Amino acid sequence: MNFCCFCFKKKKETVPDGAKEPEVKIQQQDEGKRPINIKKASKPLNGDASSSNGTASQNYSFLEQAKGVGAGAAAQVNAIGVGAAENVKAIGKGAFNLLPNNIKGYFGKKNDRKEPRAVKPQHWKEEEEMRQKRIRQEKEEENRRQRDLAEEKRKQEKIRQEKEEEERRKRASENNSVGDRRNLNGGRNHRKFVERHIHSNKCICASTRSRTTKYIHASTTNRRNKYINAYTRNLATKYINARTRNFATKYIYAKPIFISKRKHDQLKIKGRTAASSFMFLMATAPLPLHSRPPPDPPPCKFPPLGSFSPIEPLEPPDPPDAPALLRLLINLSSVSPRALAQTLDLDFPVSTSETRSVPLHHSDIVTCLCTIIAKYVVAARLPSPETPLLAYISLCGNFFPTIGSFMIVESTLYSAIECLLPATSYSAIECLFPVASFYSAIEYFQLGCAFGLEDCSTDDLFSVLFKGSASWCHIASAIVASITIVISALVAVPITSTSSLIVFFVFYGVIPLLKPSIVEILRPKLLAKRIVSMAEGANNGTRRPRPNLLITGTPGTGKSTTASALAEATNFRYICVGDLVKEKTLHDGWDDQFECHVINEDLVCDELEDIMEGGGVIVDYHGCDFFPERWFDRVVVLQTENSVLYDRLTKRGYSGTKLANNIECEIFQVLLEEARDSYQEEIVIALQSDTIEDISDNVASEAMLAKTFLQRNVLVSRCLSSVTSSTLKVGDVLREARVYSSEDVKSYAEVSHDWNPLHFDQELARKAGFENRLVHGMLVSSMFPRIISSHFPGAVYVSQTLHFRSPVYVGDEILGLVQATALRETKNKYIVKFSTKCIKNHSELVVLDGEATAVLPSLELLQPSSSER
Ligand SMILES: Nc1ncnc2c1ncn2[C@@H]1O[C@H](COP(=O)(O)OP(=O)(O)O)[C@@H](O)[C@H]1O
Repeated sequence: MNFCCFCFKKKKETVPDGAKEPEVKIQQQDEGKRPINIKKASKPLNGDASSSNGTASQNYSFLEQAKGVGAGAAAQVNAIGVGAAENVKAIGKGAFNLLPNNIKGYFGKKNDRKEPRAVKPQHWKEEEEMRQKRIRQEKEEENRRQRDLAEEKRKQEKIRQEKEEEERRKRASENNSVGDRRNLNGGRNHRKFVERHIHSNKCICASTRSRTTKYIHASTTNRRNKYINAYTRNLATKYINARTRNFATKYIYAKPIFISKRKHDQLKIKGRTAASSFMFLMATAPLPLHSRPPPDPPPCKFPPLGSFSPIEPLEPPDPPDAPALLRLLINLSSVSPRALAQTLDLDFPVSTSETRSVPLHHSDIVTCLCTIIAKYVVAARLPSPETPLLAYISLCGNFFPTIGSFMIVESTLYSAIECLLPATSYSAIECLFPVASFYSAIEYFQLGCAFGLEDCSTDDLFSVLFKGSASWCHIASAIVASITIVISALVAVPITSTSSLIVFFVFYGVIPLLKPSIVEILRPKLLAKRIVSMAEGANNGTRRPRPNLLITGTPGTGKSTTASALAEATNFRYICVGDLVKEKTLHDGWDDQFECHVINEDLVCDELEDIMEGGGVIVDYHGCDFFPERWFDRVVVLQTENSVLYDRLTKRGYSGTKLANNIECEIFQVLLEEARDSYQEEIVIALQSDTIEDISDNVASEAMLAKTFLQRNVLVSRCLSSVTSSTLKVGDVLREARVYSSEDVKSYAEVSHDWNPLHFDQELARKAGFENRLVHGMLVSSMFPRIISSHFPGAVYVSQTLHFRSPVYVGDEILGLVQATALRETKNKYIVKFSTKCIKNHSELVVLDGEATAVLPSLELLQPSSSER
């Protein structure tokens, strides 16, 4: 409307005086919408003009005055005489368009096109500009509308897709057959693989709340990424893997958040880096980001006691910020004086709920904590997982504060936790420490059982208490562990025997140091067994008469073929986990996408536990990270050249993603890396399996089995010397080393009359394909009866089988190993079977092996002198 008014104003100024009549008409028309008015007005005028030409002269008299005429004016003119038209000097384009065709023709010829523009009245120009502007605006408006529409469509499409995805996930979890499997083919399972790169933030963040996510994998090679942050609050997550090869990465956080102790132990957390500038690795259980106190926890250079940190401390740890910790504890202790009131029998001033605001005296706590922290610092300097238990205890054990002060400190911590619980409303934590039982002095020791054996770990509690600060959590858990250990050592359990040691370890706080597997937590007897073997100085699994082997590798590398052949050659038991899963239904259904069963790892472990204990088992599976580490003495990773593997898998009917995943898995050596991550590197070996010869080489030489067995034997034999027990048991290893000289060879030849030139003529030996003169094989094998008889004088050698696997040259040092594999008592005598082996020059090369049987008059070991060993 404003626009029309503006036009009207301009017209009034420019139309000549004599044109009063049309001016009025224009005014009337402009009051309405202009185009409609024009049409309405033109109809009757048309009629008038066509009915009478006589009006032309009147129009002429008007027009001859006009030098220029606007469109409005022209619109009124329907007929005009030629004479009249001649007098019109110029006509605007708008007016021209409105003229009848015959008149238009005239103007077209007569008028120079440029001329009318030059004389176009000002308001026409402006009107034209306005019109153009309006058109432009309309166009822009239209474009904007289109854009908005498209944007809206996109948004709706996205929402729809998200909804679909959500529904699909829901369906999947309901089905229970999807989204609940581990990475069967070794490649990445993308549904459970949550990865988000935020390059601009120099950070990788991978997190999930989805119940179907089992793996979080956050890795980088990008130099810009300085932080890796991988966390979960999902009980279904079994694996967090945060790693980098990037030298710029300084922080890795890999953590479960508020996960119960049980789940916590099941969860595999790895944070690895190749960065030399690496400063901070946290793989533990702190709070989510939003609950963290500012500032972030300070970089922590040392792995805490019982931590999940896979790295060894590079340098001795810095002392923790003891004064700050003390301040915090003191503040917290005043929150819940009730707990301290329960310790009234101790010589310690406390406030009650009535005198809550009265400050407490904390000098005892301070003294006590300072000492404990000092002990903790010393203990933390020891390599983390291998911290000798007894050494740790003795470190704390020479600390003699009053028991009362210990209890006060512990009460302080727990009461602080208890007071904070309602605010946190985490049900898993809330149910752990019933307040009533907490205050009872008798229950106090039951509370001790909570260390590691309840469903929620103290780490979780400390996470709440210290708001996710890793450093504080570690310090606090170390303090509580120290307190518990020392209290127990002083008052609770006198350690007089192995069994009381077990009770002590299991129930009083050393659990975090043992890092028990979930199976061990659920079955404390297993843990107890392990503790016994540790206490006796033996290594895990060394009590097994025969080794267990794991054959792993990408599908198609020849695991089944190799493992079954090896089992045949060694008389070991062959277990194909894939078949076992199907046979015993140890799975959670079928995964359509990956066309395989969703393996239930817990069920598989339970099924195998007892079998593995006996030893002599070869397990075949295309994964290795969920088996307990102690099960295996040897882990063989088979590898195959990519093109060969491609052919084998295509023959097997693999295609598309499945094929690509497996090939990729082989290219990136995923299984080898997984094996190295999960087991001691010394027991992991990669073997090529491209050809039939490779298989027979691997099997025939029994390299895998022999090497492992011997390595273990050496270990055990070392342990043996440190054991005070002098009775032979199955699994014990006796050994002897000897260098065979030319004199030895000559002496043997003289006695045996075996003068084969291969033992004396170097040239001939070389021509026959040997490196040097050979030592008689039977001379080497005589080590076995010697070892046995030197430990058991009067032993009767009953049988001996021998396999000469590799030549022994003059000058070689040979280590003979004899391990008891079976033991039977008859008529006050003992029939003992031994596994016998010789290895060469401190390598793992087996030169000779076999089995021996001897009848021993007694099992009492005569310890040979050190020179004999
Ligand atoms: N070293 C090898 N040389 C030639 N063929 C092999 C070799 N290893 C395995 N194969 C063949 O490849 C196929 C897959 O072997 P298999 O033992 O079933 O692998 P996996 O158990 O690792 O899936 C079989 O047909 C087997 O005969």
